[in-house]
Amino acid sequence: MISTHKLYVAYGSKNIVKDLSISIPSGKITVLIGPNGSGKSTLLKALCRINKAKSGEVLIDQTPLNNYPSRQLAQRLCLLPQLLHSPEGITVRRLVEYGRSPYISHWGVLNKRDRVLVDEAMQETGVFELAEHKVESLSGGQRQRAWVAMVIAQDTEVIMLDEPTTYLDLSHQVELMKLMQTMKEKGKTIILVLHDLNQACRYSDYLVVLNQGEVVAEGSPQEIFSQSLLKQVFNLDALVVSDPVSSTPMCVPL
Ligand SMILES: Nc1ncnc2c1ncn2[C@@H]1O[C@H](COP(=O)(O)OP(=O)(O)OP(=O)(O)O)[C@@H](O)[C@H]1O
Repeated sequence: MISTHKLYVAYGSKNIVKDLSISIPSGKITVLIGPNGSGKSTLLKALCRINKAKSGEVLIDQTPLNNYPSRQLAQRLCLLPQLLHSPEGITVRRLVEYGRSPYISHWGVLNKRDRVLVDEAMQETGVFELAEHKVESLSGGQRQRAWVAMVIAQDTEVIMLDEPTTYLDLSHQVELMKLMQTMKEKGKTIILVLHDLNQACRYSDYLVVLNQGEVVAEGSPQEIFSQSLLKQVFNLDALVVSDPVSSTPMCVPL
């Protein structure tokens, strides 16, 4: 289980994440929501040690993140950040193969299992047909799915994706969220940043609402998602109704 204890993360002298103590439920989908600049990406990066804690700590199974050697950490969790740059000329297959690098001793030497996982990841994300295409030749949505395939191929217990649906059309957004549900059924812990509040409510088991670097609410969408929360956090006047398909809370701006 991944958790934080009185975590502070700062850029320079400015505290971005403040006094944050949360426990992310294992084997579930947790979604971080909050206004622009509320610290969601900063927190995700702290959960995988890209950002260092100023004080407090991040723990995996009660062990401080700092105690894990990098390679071991990369076998347990991975993050797909918002901004992605692939090396020029790289094919989709090669990109997805990078996901296996924490497991192989010499880069480039993949065993049979590595190759199976790479093929499966490309199939699950719908980019198998594009395997030999160059990443830079793909559309934004195809590229995004190729990166997600790399993350799936890494086969970690914890998968973190920062705004993964941004470049995807609605049908591919739904497919990606269903893929996350499949990953959950395989026992993975999923942590996502999403801006679409209705998607967040529909697919999350656990919601964490951030505002100005602090947690203002956490729990299941049914427990915490309300008209007053939307007003308080997003300054949004909206009705909260029941999603006619999933019966989860759904926000309808006024
Ligand atoms: N590398 C950086 N150096 C300095 N300040 C940063 C850096 N990255 C982010 N910030 C600042 O930290 C604050 C939180 O940013 P962060 O990206 O974590 O927010 P967010 O909730 O993910 O926002 P968004 O929804 O817009 O993606 C913002 O004020 C941002 O300007």
